[in-house]
Amino acid sequence: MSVVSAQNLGLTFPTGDGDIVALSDVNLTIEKGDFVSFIGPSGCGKTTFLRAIADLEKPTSGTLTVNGMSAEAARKARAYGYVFQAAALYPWRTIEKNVALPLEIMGYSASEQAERIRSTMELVNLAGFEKKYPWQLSGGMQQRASIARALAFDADLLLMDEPFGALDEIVRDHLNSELLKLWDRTQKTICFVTHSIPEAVYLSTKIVVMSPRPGRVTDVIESTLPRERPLDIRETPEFLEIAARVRDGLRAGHSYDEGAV
Ligand SMILES: Nc1ncnc2c1ncn2[C@@H]1O[C@H](COP(=O)(O)OP(=O)(O)OP(=O)(O)O)[C@@H](O)[C@H]1O
Repeated sequence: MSVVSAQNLGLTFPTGDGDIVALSDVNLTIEKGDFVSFIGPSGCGKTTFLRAIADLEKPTSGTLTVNGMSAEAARKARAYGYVFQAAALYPWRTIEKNVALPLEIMGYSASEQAERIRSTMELVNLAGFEKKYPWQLSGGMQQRASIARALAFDADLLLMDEPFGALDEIVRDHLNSELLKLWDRTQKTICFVTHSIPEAVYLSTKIVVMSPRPGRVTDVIESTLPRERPLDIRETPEFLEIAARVRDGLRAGHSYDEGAV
């Protein structure tokens, strides 16, 4: 059973200035354990697709299933954890209280909460920072805390919307390799939005290249890189070849706009 299956998926936003077609005829299958990156220029519908999986937006045409059920049923079954662009931690809660929030909402007992906080904080290498407040942590650590919060209730699917976009390159490199290790250890399925070609190629088993107006999938690249990926894999011919194919896909999407004012 696929984790995500989209067939002829379309999503249109009605606005005062007319309809905005955010997604058009999207066909995509995501299997268990895949690490899928979505890459494409601003406005091509990456976030909208993630939000549709999360049942935060309703598709206007086609079909979408998550874990074999409707996105709504999957949301109610707590199928996914969601990591936003900004860490979105509550400043008045300590890190452990932020991580505990979904567990509180779901009614976990105090002892279960404590155990899950301990294991997820360890998973994202934040053990020892439980009692700190978000403002006492660096941007990279805050983003790790928001990943811990998304992992706390152990959903099999992790939706990540450009989680490292605001971080400098060194921190981002570090978090990228940590995320790969976490993915390997937990066997989760990850959907990851990014603007960065190297990030997409480094992380993914599958790269979905999208283009705007309307948001379409222009290429789906199955990575040939091994699961184990040291950072210097980015210098290898195989890596550069995949990156070139992503770039070609992005260029092809852009030429679609040529002539448009
Ligand atoms: N709630 C909304 N109402 C109207 N239009 C919307 C809404 N949400 C998104 N859009 C439009 O839908 C299109 C796709 O937006 P989306 O945020 O999915 O793009 P994106 O690829 O994630 O962009 P970015 O890389 O800038 O985050 C854009 O044209 C956007 O303006």
